[in-house]
Amino acid sequence: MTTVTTQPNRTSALLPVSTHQAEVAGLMSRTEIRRRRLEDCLGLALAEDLTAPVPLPPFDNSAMDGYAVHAADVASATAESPVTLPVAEDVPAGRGDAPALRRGQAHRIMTGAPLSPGADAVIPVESTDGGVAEVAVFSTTEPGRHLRRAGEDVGVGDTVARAGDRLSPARLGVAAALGLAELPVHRRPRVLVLSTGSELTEPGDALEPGRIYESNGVMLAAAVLEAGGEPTRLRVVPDDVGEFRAAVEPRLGEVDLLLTSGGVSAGAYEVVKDALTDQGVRFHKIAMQPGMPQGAGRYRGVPVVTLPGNPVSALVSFEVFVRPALLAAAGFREVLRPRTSATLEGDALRSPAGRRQYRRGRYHFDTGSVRVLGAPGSHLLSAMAESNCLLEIPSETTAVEPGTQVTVWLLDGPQNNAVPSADGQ
Ligand SMILES: Nc1nc2c(c(=O)[nH]1)N[C@H]1C(S)=C(S)[C@@H](COP(=O)(O)OP(=O)(O)OC[C@H]3O[C@@H](n4cnc5c(N)ncnc54)[C@H](O)[C@@H]3O)O[C@H]1N2
Ligand code: MOO
Repeated sequence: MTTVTTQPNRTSALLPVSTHQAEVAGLMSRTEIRRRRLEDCLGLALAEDLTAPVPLPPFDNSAMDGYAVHAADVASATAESPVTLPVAEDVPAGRGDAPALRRGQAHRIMTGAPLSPGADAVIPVESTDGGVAEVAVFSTTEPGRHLRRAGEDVGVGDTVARAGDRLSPARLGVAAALGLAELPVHRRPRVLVLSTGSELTEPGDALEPGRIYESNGVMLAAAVLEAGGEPTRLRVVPDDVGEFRAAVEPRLGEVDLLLTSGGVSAGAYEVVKDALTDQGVRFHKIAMQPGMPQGAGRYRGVPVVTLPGNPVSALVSFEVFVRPALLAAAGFREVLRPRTSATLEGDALRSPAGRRQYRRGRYHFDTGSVRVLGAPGSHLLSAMAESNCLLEIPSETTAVEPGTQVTVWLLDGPQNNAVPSADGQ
């Protein structure tokens, strides 16, 4: 086993969170732009502003199944004394050659069909006898009623989406409605996700004494995917520098980022630190809890971020350092989680002096309050799994009392608010 042990540096000061954030943010550059078919664009960042080549709707059309009329021709219509008009044309959706509507006539028209020239209103079929040769109209109307005007949704040249917007189902729908088959998007940054630790066993395999199941790999790969990246998970690497290098080096040419977890603190078998120190990666202690030991840099020219192994530390560090950098590299304009101020419920919080603390919690969208879930320990992953937010406690704050305001990062929307709070509400 080739393990080099880095001596702990007892005197090093803790670096501010913002310093490491800037270091990680500066590692990756924006991926290149490609044109991709709409069906392959969901969740990607649009690379250029999208302006409309045509109006939407493209032409005046009917909003209802019924009859196109001149409103003035049915001005006296009532249920008791209907106005009867000859039906001169049938205009289903898709018919583009309907002649002009003459005064005193009606055209039977369907929803979405082009409005016959001259018509100024549509009477819904429910306000008529539904006649085919002639139609009895039971109610009056006014010009413009039940019509959809060309361009009232989008005008030619309007900007319908901006560079850096996430392509949602609705944005893809707009692009398709404008007749676009492809969009310019940024490629997902490719991220190699590697967990280290001789104690780790792949889920599904039998667990031997002293060993635990590997959870960071699948968790971080999922987080990468959610942050616009394309993850590839390597099998766990034991605490052996030779094995680490052998696993990583053949893959470096394929990726935009190497993301490791574990092996970066102060012990005797810190494989990531041992393999990458003096190889372009710098290791620091950050003024943060959890997530104190961190590393970042370039190995053989490839950006590397090394997260601590404790699962909560790994995921919180991902949120604080990696997610914004990855979203920026993937081309997104918005890279930060939504933040808000919430009223702390439950017990007072204690936070270490000189370290920014991130606690896990549940934000209640209806009341604007937040309750902490779980203790600070960075092995307490199930509380994080129940959480929908992080509470950010500034480094100079050592206590937060219930009823006072605290900053929260929203990790999830109210639609996933189904987990009950501690008091059963
Ligand atoms: N003497 C010191 N000890 C520790 C320090 C320190 O400053 N001085 N820092 C502590 C802090 S804070 C953290 S966080 C951890 C980080 O340690 P490493 O990044 O070196 O991670 P490991 O030692 O490899 O693992 C820590 C912990 O997490 C478990 N782990 C690791 N990888 C996974 C995985 N993929 N799936 C599930 N669990 C994993 C591992 O078994 C350990 O229990 O160091 C403290 N120690
Ligand atoms: O910083 Mo460690 O991440 O507290 O557990």
